[in-house]
Amino acid sequence: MIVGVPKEIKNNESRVGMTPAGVFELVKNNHTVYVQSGAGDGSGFFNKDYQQAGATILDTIGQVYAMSEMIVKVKEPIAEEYDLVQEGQIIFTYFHFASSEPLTKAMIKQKGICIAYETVEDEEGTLPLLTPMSEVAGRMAIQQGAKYLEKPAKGRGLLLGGVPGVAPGKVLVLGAGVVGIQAAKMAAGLGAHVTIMDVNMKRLRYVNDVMPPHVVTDFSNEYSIRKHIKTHDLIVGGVLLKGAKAPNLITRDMLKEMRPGTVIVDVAVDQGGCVETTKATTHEDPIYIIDDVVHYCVANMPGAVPYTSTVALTNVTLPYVLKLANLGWQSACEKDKSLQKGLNIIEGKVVYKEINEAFNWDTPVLV
Ligand SMILES: NC(=O)C1=CN([C@@H]2O[C@H](COP(=O)(O)OP(=O)(O)OC[C@H]3O[C@@H](n4cnc5c(N)ncnc54)[C@H](O)[C@@H]3O)[C@@H](O)[C@H]2O)C=CC1
Ligand SMILES: CC(=O)C(=O)O
Ligand SMILES: [Mg+2]
Repeated sequence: MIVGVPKEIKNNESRVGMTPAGVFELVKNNHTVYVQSGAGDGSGFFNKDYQQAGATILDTIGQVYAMSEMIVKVKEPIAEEYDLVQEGQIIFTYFHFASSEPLTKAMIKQKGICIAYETVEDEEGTLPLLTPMSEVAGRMAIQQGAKYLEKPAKGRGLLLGGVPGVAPGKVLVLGAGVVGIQAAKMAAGLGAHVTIMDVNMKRLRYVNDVMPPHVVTDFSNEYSIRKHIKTHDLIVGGVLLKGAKAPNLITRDMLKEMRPGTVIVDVAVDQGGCVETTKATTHEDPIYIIDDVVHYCVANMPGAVPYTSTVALTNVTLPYVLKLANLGWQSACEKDKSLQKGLNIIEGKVVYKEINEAFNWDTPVLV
């Protein structure tokens, strides 16, 4: 198969969909790999590294899309890329369709085979291609939250860990999944008091078992969320309903209940966010303020630490890339039920029901 690796063009996105190690494996399996010039620069992988591994470097993104049967990338195509997608071409990347009707309609129109990293799901129900980026984003949520709690950054002016004689800050984590647990761990490490909420008792039991005593669990419901937001300094949104629009656990009216300078880091922004006032931001302009509450809603948080993120991501995507290249998408998805769950749109047809539900499309949409 001919596999193409374009350069990411989303704001401040320096990850790349394949490392030279991935190129080496594909070439060893008799595949051809085209890499756009400079695609890996931001992650520390240069043209010569890809060439030594057996790739051919192409100058433009247009050439990579036009010459490849499968595109392997990181983020969803942005508007400038929509028309580059070819009929029948496999696009293997994060899509987060439920949060973007324009992207969904564009991919329906282009008739590609859209396989979404974030819905590849193993037998235990975990998401192997989302997990490493959730680990990165969960940890980053506390770094970013701590920074925006500083006064010059518009926060409450509070040091999360406190100092002797001054109590530490309080962190509320919504969702005890991968993002939530990593965030809780980092916050606890700084000495903050942490409350972590979920609707899944198994997750809460696990957290209760493994975390230190200053991390407490609470069952997630509106009543308890309304109570906690009044006293917590940093709120991390880490809920997920697989492939679906995230539920709005914090509604607009609740912002008035928070203290001025409270910071919300809504990591779930890529699935639409779990805060009603969430709208996606970029690393260039990461925050905005509503009712004195700082909102940090960067949809590609791991893009800011590309050295860590590219390697963590490609470690888990490469086995699937190899399967797709060796077998073709139909046979690969028939043989591997985890990969089959990644199929979101096939040649103009949405095949993941949560996407239709997100847009109230009762019947297949015609574009
Ligand atoms: N902004 C960014 O750069 C990034 C965003 N993400 C996003 O972060 C989100 C979370 O991802 P993961 O932690 O991997 O998911 P996960 O599936 O491991 O955890 C989600 C948790 O949310 C819980 N949940 C569902 N409904 C809830 C409710 N009403 N109240 C409280 N908890 C509830 C689930 O029970 C589950 O434990 C996803 O939307 C993911 O795409 C992940 C990586 C990077
Ligand atoms: C998961 C995701 O959206 C990201 O890594 O950017
Ligand atoms: Mg207020």
